[in-house]
Amino acid sequence: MRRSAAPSQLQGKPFKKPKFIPPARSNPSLNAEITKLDPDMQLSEVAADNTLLQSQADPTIYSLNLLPAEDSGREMNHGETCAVPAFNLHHTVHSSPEDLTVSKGQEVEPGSVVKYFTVVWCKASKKKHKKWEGDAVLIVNGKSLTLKDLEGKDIGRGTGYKFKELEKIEEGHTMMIGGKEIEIMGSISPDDFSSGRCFQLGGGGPAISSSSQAAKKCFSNPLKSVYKPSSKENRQNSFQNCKPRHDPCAPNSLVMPRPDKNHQWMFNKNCFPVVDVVIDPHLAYYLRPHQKEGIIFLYECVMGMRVNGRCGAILADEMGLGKTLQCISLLWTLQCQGPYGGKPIIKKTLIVTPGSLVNNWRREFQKWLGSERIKIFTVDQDHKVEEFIKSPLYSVLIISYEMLLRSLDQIKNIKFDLLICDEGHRLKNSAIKTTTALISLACEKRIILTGTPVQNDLQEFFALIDFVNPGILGSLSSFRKIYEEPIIVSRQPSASKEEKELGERRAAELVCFTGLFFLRRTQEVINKYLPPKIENVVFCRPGALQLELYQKLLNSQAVRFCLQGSLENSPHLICIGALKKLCNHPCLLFNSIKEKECSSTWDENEESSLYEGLINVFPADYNPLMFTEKESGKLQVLTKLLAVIHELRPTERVVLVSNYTQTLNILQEVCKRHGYAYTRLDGQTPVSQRQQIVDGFNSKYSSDFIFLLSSKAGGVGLNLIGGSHLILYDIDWNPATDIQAMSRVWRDGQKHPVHIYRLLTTGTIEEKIYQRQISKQGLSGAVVDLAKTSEHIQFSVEELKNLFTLHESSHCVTHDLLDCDCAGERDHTGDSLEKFPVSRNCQLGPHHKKSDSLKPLSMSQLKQWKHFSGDQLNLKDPFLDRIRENVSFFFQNITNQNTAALLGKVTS
Ligand SMILES: Nc1ncnc2c1ncn2[C@@H]1O[C@H](COP(=O)(O)OP(=O)(O)OP(=O)(O)O)[C@@H](O)[C@H]1O
Ligand SMILES: [Mg+2]
Repeated sequence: MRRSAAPSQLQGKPFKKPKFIPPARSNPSLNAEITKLDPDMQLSEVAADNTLLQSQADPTIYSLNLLPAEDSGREMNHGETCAVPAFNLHHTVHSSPEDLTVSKGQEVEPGSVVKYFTVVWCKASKKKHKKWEGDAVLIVNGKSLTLKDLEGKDIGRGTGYKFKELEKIEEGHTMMIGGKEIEIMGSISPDDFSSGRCFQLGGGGPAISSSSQAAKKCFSNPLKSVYKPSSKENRQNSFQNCKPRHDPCAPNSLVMPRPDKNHQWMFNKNCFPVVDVVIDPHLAYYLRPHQKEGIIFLYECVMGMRVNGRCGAILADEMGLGKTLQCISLLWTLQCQGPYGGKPIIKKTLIVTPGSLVNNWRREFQKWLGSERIKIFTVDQDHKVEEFIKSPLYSVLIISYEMLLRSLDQIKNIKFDLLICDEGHRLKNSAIKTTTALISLACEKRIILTGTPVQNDLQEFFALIDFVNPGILGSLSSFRKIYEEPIIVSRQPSASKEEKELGERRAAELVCFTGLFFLRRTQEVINKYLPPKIENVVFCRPGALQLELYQKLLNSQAVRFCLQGSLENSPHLICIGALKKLCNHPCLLFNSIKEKECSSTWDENEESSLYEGLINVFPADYNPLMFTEKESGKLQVLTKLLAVIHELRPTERVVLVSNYTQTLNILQEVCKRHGYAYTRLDGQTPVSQRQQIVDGFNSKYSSDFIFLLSSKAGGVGLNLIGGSHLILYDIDWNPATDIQAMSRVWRDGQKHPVHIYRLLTTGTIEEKIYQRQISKQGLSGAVVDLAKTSEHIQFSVEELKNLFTLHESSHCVTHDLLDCDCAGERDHTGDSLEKFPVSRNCQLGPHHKKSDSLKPLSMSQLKQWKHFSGDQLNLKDPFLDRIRENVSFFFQNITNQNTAALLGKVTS
């Protein structure tokens, strides 16, 4: 029987032995292109070249920060480099506990032989000349056969075969399985099966199945915008000017890697001399080492030097590492230089960013390049895209995601050579308009910048990868079967050893491959440039009115209804909202009750059963506008804290964060009452004014003492280094929101030691939310994501019972849960935090060692923080000492060991 037309084998030679072809290179169009360029050059050689490329470069550049789950006993020794595992030709193994063999439901027969084969299949028929319908993978396990298509789906099963028959299986052998006829094409190593590589052998695979335009045309020339065929004369002229723009031999010069022979052969068709691309020394002078590495990484990615013909990258450095400067350096370099004849690589760049950061980008351009070198255009109400189109002056267009949607038609008509999507984790949802709009742009050099972990959800991770390098991971359905499902199954407590190993291998493969164009570094790389950070969790005693109202709320009909068990139509979110308001200040609850009383739906409203009788707890003449600080434990602590900062550090400033506008109103009123100059940024602040407000606060001439910030409205990406004290007045379910806010002040450029205060009301729901943030339960959900709110959280009745319990007698419920031997009675100082592993919820599993400081810390880490009760006398920290009267418990941690010497200054 002859093989006629299995889809994945229509182009290129049919293979006998499977070869490792990473997803990007297994693409028929790539294969065709290479064949066209050099008939003698085989795809496998190109793949080998790419592997080489990978190992040549600086290993640290490949580090992906995909960290182990806390409970994982195993650590794969990935180290810094992540070389693609060598192809293993051993294809027959005896099953043993180590074998990575079967899918769920298949029993491994002791001592039996497990083999894997590539096959072609068609429906069983008596026709002499078969028309093969597709490629598949055959698993022979004992007497059982399983057939999987290249998307990983089971398409046939059979049992009861004779051992003798199965032993004879070899290339060319045909057999029947589950109503399908198959022909064996070759064998596969267990290694190739367990890593998932065998599924990438061409069919149904990358690029072909992706819907995007760019995916269909995946083998692109990263230099094509530059290489217009020139006349001989022009070329000769160019040859004469072929000098590096900056001296590559000057001390501290940063020179980009030269393209290798393969790259030159493919992209330097005009045979221009290869010229060093050198980062402008003006910029190189300021660059931190990790930024230099980052620029080289980005350069290699967009030049197609890492994965042939792919020009996308994701720079996922933690917040504050200077992703903006790295991009500006890249853009400025590519706009002026190139490796072939020195010709520039790009002409126009599009930067898409959240509205509040449009002007931040402008400022950063100005800060690093001044106003003369490069002309940038920012789109706002008064400056439309038309202006950019008409003027030849501008090479960079900066626009918000919202404006992009409105001006999409015009933007599509502009030829951009580089696209940068800042805070690009929003593109993780490929169905939203913003993503489809950006996908529709023809630009192939795409960079996503994000400081938020994106590996926690593999489908979202897939969407981001697919955006920058369309089709590189195949179709979503095959990705799910081959990577996501085994990886998730392997993380379940019930997973078998085989499932665990299979999941780990697939994750390793994915990390390894995506590491070619995904880079994440952690805060630690800039710690040494930053002052110390003193983080405090402050447990504030609730006021008497708060306690009475809290008890009453917990005894309400609405709360009791929530605890009855039926969570459908349960008003638990309303109950949680009311308790959170009460923790911030009773007057907020008072306002809600009054508002509801006035509404026409008061009687039928669930809130009426929650608020019943509450108003009587307030004094008869209660006026929310005349609220007092004493009524709220946290507000009392806050006012004392502001006073002590003002007194002891008169030149320093405070960023005061809440997620609620109404709470910010109260805090603003406190500022007024105490005569503190303040400025405010929340959801209502017009985008055009935001940068001005930020700049004003950061300026050394600013008279503002306090920056009132709604973190949800505009915290992402902001630099608020004018402030060195940050107070989180309320807690969010989502740790990412709080971490984003905290990262605003402890960043490059900060001159003072940074003090962070997280205020929590002792024994209340705020403590529970905090525990949820730091406990495993909090980590296992998809909460580490800015888009997730409490509406996305599923609660069990047990959890609700816990949430709706007040612990009046405890100094700190969180400490009670830590199982700590100090019993909260003494100044307990644990070992250095850095010694303890950080818990992770990355779906990719235990493959990387570096910690990720953006993740909320775990309970066990918290235990290592210094902690003490508020009753303790003589606190060394003068700020804490002043507030301790209203505080039942403190946790404190000081980060940045290398600058801890300054601590004397901090606490003296
Ligand atoms: N090499 C450097 N030297 C001095 N300051 C720097 C350097 N690199 C960056 N900065 C400054 O550090 C601050 C943070 O940089 P940037 O806003 O680019 O961070 P980011 O990585 O984008 O963080 P986020 O994820 O929060 O947006 C900026 O004020 C920037 O100008
Ligand atoms: Mg940024």
